[in-house]
Amino acid sequence: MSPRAIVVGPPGAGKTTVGALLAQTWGVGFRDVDADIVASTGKSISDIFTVDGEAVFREIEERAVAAAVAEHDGVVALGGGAVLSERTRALLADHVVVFLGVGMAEGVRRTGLSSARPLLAGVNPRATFKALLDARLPLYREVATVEVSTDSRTPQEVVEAALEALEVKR
Ligand SMILES: Nc1ncnc2c1ncn2[C@@H]1O[C@H](COP(=O)(O)OP(=O)(O)O)[C@@H](O)[C@H]1O
Ligand SMILES: O=C(O)C1=C[C@@H](OP(=O)(O)O)[C@@H](O)[C@H](O)C1
Ligand SMILES: [Mg+2]
Repeated sequence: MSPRAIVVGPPGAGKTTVGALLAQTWGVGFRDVDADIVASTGKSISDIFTVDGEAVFREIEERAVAAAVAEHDGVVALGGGAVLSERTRALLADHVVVFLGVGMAEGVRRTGLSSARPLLAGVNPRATFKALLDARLPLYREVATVEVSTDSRTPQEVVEAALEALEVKR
């Protein structure tokens, strides 16, 4: 059993939104690793970051990704930083991975209204977002089967573009 697709990309790319819509389109289940972590720890993501620290979150996340990929045959959405783990990247190499891209301006706009993303909650979210993109773009591309830009697309249009890109790859 293997997920039909695993969705990666920076915060605000729409992994949770588009992942759920893609699963619905295919008529399969959807699993979001951040939601799994909240359910299994009984804590919010920002509580884990602020109380336990990012390193502890990344350890929990690595295990949660491995469990979701092993157990779920629908669509799995990862958190934006999951690809920082080399072990996770190695795991993703054997799977269909959809990388949703988003530019800095739109990414900041989409995440700006939420305090739920502790990494972007600092004083300069633009600079933080840019640093995050610079560090992670090569990692997203390393694991991606297909790359889909989301900047000027609705979630539904992103799903259609992803389906088309996956069809071309078949
Ligand atoms: N294609 C899109 N266009 C406009 N807004 C979007 C799009 N995709 C997601 N959003 C919005 O951006 C925010 C972040 O989406 P989310 O799915 O949580 O992203 P991620 O899981 O990648 O961090 C949400 O408010 C969502 O409604
Ligand atoms: O980019 C990151 O490091 C993170 C992204 C978040 O998920 P989304 O990408 O779904 O917002 C969440 O896992 C956590 O706040 C850390
Ligand atoms: Mg998400």
